[in-house]
Amino acid sequence: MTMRAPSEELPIVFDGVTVAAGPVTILDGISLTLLPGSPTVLIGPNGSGKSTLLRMAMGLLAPTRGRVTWGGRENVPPLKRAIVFQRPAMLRRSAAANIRFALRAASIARAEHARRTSELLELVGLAHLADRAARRLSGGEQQRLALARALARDPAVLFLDEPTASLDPVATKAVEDIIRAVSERNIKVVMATHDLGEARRLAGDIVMLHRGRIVETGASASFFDRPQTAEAKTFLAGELLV
Ligand SMILES: Nc1ncnc2c1ncn2[C@@H]1O[C@H](COP(=O)(O)OP(=O)(O)OP(=O)(O)O)[C@@H](O)[C@H]1O
Repeated sequence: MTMRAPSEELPIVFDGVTVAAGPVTILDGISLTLLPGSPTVLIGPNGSGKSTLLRMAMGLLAPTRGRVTWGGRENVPPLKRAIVFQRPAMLRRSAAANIRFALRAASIARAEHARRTSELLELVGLAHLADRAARRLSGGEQQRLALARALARDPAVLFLDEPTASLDPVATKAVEDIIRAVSERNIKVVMATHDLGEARRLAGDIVMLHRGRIVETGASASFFDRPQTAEAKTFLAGELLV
């Protein structure tokens, strides 16, 4: 994986975006700009709309009202964006073959596959498990393989939905280290978590959601030290935000 030049995918701009499913409003009037730079972390209680926002930013879901643009354009196909879901599905083949599949899907020239596969396995610390059946890997290893697969297309933006939700501290640290390495290579990371410790460790800026609305945004340091809204103060105090 090489250092990326500034991308045409960014900024990603949400302009008055509402998403409704029948009578249920899932996102409500979201205006947000995702800029190049350090990771943007979406936080908020369960059901606040984090996953839905990530899917829209990836381009998997269209707004009911408002619009989303990538580098000033609408309907940009997600060739340079990638997403890792909370419980990624592994193909029934080896770790290396899972990556080769992703390289093929991204139309990477066949001559590149062997080199890219080793590079990606190395990056996520799975080189020694290249031939292991992916479904036999531990939860943490599977999550790292999912990251490698997502990186196969050399994305400019990487969306992560609760990437460490069911992992222990050692596995969590391994995933967080990869996220830092990815971010240092100028890939924009946008991730959802409800782990405040993780948000504090990784975020350059925070977007806090509650009931489908943005309640507060800001640089990570000021958000954690001086939250402005009652909702953010409650959430940071570890009290239940309902
Ligand atoms: N297709 C749908 N139809 C109806 N309701 C939906 C649909 N998709 C999502 N929702 C609801 O929208 C709300 C936001 O969901 P979303 O998954 O985006 O939240 P989240 O913040 O990622 O939550 P979690 O932390 O639990 O993953 C939830 O109440 C969810 O049940």
